Amino acid sequence: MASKASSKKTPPTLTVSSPGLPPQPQVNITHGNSRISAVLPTGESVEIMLYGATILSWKDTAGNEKLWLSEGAKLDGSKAVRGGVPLVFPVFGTDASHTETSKLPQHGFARTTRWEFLGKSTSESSAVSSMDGGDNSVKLDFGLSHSNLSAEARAAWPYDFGLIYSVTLSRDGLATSIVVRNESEGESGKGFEFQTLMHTYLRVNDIADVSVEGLESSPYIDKVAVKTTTSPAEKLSITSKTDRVYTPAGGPSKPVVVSEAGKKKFSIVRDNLNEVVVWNPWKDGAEEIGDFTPKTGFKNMICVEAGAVKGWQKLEAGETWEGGQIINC
Ligand SMILES: O=P(O)(O)OC[C@H]1O[C@H](O)[C@H](O)[C@@H](O)[C@@H]1O
Repeated sequence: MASKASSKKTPPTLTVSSPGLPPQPQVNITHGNSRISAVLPTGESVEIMLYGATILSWKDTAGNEKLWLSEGAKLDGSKAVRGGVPLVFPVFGTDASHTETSKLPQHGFARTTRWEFLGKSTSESSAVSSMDGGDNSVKLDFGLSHSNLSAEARAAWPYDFGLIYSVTLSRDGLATSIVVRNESEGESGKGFEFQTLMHTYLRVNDIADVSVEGLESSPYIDKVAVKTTTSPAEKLSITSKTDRVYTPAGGPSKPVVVSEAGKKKFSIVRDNLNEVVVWNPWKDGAEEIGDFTPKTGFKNMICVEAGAVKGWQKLEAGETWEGGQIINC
């Protein structure tokens, strides 16, 4: 607002130096066009590698890292990234009995293919957001289609598909969503089946102090004990190698909350992703994974992975499916 002109001898006071624009999120393309980073005016940041559209880092306003990334993770596009948020598509694990995906590597090709950066969009700047630091969210879109795949992956999964993966950084959280489209058309169009999952490695200080709420009294597949069972009514603590596929009884909109020493650290709400995989390789598992370093790193991570991985999502020619998660701190 402009200051009212003063009369007589009172010296003028400058109340507005320049109208200016409210601060905007900064988006940069770095590492020889292979990574995208975004920083909000308030300091929160995210970094994504085009290889796999893998989120490598997510930091809060104070610069605290929220994701666990192995020190031994390969970041040169030679291997799926060990840590951050790799994206699983079109198969979770491997499934020899599912003919369509049986030739694909573990967790499919999305995490090992270079995606295209489609661009950014920022939230509308309101009077309130400009007062407290400008636009308060930025959305980064990434695309992958049949034509981006290696000849090998194309041969192993010969379907005409399009994926749009969106990563939205806001002041209080990180949202990821995926749109899957069957791009084939008409009578010659082929339907396909897929699974997908956001393989989120959350960073914790000490797994011994971690509890997970929201998975109580829910059916799950225990991949360690190799059995299907139902969880107890209590919160989950991790005390040994854990690899479970839960279908939370409360449904996707009931938050899965990761707490440390009794304090809420992450809250995950899902949309159209009915399963939650909880994974920690523990000491022996970490020893067996070459790019998992330091080997004591299992104490500092827990994977809580939102996905659609039980059964298959089927898309006929021209059809679209969408799912996503929002992680709040
Ligand atoms: O080693 P990766 O292929 O990245 O898989 C890492 C882990 O992913 C998921 O959490 C699966 O449930 C685990 O069985 C698997 O070990």
